Amino acid sequence: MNILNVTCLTKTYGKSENKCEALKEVTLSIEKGKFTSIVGPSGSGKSTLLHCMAGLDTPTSGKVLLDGQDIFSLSEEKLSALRRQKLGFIFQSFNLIPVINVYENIVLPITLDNRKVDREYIEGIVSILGINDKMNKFPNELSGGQQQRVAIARALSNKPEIIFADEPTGNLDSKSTEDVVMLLKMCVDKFGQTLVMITHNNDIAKLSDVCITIKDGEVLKNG
Ligand SMILES: Nc1ncnc2c1ncn2[C@@H]1O[C@H](COP(=O)(O)OP(=O)(O)OP(=O)(O)O)[C@@H](O)[C@H]1O
Repeated sequence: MNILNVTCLTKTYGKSENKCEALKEVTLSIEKGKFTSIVGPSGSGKSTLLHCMAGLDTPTSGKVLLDGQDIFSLSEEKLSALRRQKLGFIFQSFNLIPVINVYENIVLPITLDNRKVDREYIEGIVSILGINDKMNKFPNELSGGQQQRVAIARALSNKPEIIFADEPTGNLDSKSTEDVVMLLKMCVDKFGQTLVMITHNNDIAKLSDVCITIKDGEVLKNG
């Protein structure tokens, strides 16, 4: 079953001689409960695609249907609520908030939405991620690998249907990379979540259920 359907997605940056067609009529689907990797050369449009699929960026034309709902037909307010409630994001730079502690960072997507924190669920995630003793620390007191685990916990805290990850292990050493990828894969297998991850790492791409290759803004291979 598809959770996300992308149709004829085009994204053009700039005008006339500065014009850059980052995405050219991309059509693809993301299967629910699967790990999809997105690979391709630098500048091929991977991040642009991910950002448009996640409603973080608006395409020039085309549609993104999440659970059958056209996300760009929503008001900005409804779209941000949908992002907070249904989607989780993990970036290469961890984007943690430095002035609040680890626990507050993790539950931020929930508290921003004025929802009640499911403490038992959060405790489960942080213990699987091995950061349960770091809850009162501040992000800058942690290593890169630990900060990325916090970012993963934050992405999972609102029980998202889809986790979008843009090169999440780009700043990590090989051991932390392996740990983080195995943890994300486990979320797919154990919690039935859908994971869409951009990676330059072929070993990671091999672990995915579906691998989409992007080149010059077009889908080269989907399978
Ligand atoms: N905000 C922007 N303004 C203008 N051009 C942009 C902008 N963002 C991206 N581009 C261009 O769009 C194209 C696709 O960029 P994108 O970041 O999606 O590629 P990518 O495959 O994710 O690259 P990388 O692997 O290096 O991160 C590139 O040619 C890039 O220069």
